[in-house]
Amino acid sequence: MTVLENIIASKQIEVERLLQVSIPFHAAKQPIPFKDTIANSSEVQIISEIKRASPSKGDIRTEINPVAQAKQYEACGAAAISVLTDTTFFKGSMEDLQAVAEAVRIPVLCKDFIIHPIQIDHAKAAGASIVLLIVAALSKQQLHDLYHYAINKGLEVICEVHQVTELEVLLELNPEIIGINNRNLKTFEVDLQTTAKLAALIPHRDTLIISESGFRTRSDAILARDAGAEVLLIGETLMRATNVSKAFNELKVAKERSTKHAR
Ligand SMILES: O=C(O)c1ccccc1NCC(=O)[C@H](O)[C@H](O)COP(=O)(O)O
Repeated sequence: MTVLENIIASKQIEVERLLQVSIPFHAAKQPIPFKDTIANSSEVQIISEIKRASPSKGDIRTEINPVAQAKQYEACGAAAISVLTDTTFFKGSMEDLQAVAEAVRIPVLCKDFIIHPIQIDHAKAAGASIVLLIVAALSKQQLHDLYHYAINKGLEVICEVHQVTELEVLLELNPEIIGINNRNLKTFEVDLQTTAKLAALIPHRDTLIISESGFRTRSDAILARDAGAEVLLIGETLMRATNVSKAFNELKVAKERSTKHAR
C-alpha cells in the first residue's frame, strides 16, 4: 500500500465517523475570495502552510501555535493560509483551521484528503474559503461531484495533480485553479520540474496555476514562476524558519512578463 492509499483508507473511516456526528463548527464569516485577488498582483503570491508534521518528514513543529504562525504569515503578505487538518498523518485538526480562520482576514485553505461531501461541509463550517481535491485520490466521477458540491457551497477549489494522466482527467472539468504538486504523494520524491512539465500542458491562460511543495530557495521560486505559476504553496520551509518574514521575503519574487509567455 502507498502512503496515499493508507491516508485514503483512514479517511474512509473518518468519513463514517463524521456522518454520525453533528458539525461542531459554525463559521462566523462568509468565504473570502482568493483567485480574483491574485490577477492584479505584481508579485508571485504565496500560500503559507500550517504543517505540524508530515509522512515524509515526521515531526516538523508539532508544538506550534497555529494562530500566531498564521498571523505572522498574514503580516508577511500571504495570499492565503493552508492548514493541514488531517490528524493521523499530519498532526493537524479542523480546530486548527477554525482558530486560524477566525484570526485572519485572508482566505484559508482546508488542506486535507477529501473523498466525501461531509468533509467539505465541515471545512466550510470551520471557516475554510478554499478546499483541495487531489485527483490521484479520486475517481473521475468523485472529482466532478465534489468539485461542483464545493463550488455550489461558495468555496473555491484547488484541484491538485502530479502526473500528466491526472492532468488529462482534470482538464475535462475545466477547473479555475490547478495545483501542481512537485511531490509525488506515493514515493515522496520532490521534483520542481514537475510544474514546468505540467503547466506547459494547461491550455487556458486564465487558469490559475499554483506550484506546491519543495520550495527552499529564491531560485526554486523563480523556476516555478518561469514555468507559469502565479502562486506558490510553501509549508516546511516557513514552518522551520526562525525568522518567518525573512524566509517569506526570500521566496517572494516578481511576476514578470515571462509568466504568461512561458505557457
Ligand atoms: O508532505 C508530505 O510528506 C506529504 C505526504 C503525503 C501526502 C501529502 C503530503 N504533503 C502535503 C503537501 O502537499 C504539502 O504539505 C504542501 O504542498 C507543502 O509542501 P512543503 O513546502 O514541501 O512542505
